[in-house]
Amino acid sequence: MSRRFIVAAAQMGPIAADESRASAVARMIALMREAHARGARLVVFPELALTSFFPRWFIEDRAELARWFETEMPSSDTRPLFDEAARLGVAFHLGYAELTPEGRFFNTAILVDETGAIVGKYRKVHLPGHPEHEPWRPFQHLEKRYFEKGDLGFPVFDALGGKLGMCICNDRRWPETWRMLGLGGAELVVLGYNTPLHYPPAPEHDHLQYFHNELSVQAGAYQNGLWAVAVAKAGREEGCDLIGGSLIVAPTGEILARAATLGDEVITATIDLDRCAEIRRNIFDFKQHRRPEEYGALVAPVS
Ligand SMILES: C[C@@H](NC(N)=O)C(=O)O
Repeated sequence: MSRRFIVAAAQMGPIAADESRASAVARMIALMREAHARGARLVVFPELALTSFFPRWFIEDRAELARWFETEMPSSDTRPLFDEAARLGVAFHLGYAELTPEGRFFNTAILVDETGAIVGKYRKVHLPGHPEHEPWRPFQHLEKRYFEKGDLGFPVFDALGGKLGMCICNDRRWPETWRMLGLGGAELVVLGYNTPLHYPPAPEHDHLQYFHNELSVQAGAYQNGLWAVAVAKAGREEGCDLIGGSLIVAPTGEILARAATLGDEVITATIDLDRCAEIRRNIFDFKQHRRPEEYGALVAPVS
């Protein structure tokens, strides 16, 4: 199987609080069809792609909170997306809020292969925001309250003739995420994000949101010699502006495609997994040049 193929980032515009899962899935199917028509073998959707970004609201009632979560995947609402992927023969990545049978809440992403089978799962490790209601903020970011830290590590999966890894939104800002995936052999990392343009604790950095997004993804790709596809849920969602700027990045750190709108938009690029070697056999040849014996502080608990 050729390791050269087209990938698509399927950016999504805002999802209203009262928009149904079925409606979001219908939008995703339209994006998937467009990606397929452009030759894509893999379609990457955003973080929490089925609903509005609910951590912006303080929700006290557990039953009310649970409404935002999926208890099964696929469900009757998401089954049409899996069926369409299998019909078209495209793989996809999807982020959603997961409520397990044991009553645990995670911010989760899955990788679904060309037959519609779930072949990989990741649960977000770096949960941003705050655990308590902070009424001074114009909107909340309560991921630390609503989600448990992911318990699956940073797994890498065999898919599309290569090694695929996943992370979710805030994870992309952490070099440790990319290095763990790189050490696991990932050749392509896919991720979704919901990033508010306004960061209430440091508003002086608001104008840097797009820069920090690109900086993080480009650095992660380059420093580990892998491809990256990063996909936004964008636009003004329930009065909160989310950045767009979905992008596809080469192992050299170069941006090959970038979204131009804040709405539903497909961008594509041809990637070749064999190109990871350009970096991995040279400047970032881990075996030859990495010095883990000097990195003890990286895994020491923060004092
Ligand atoms: C603010 C945070 N959002 C997220 N959904 O993890 C980020 O972009 O890092």
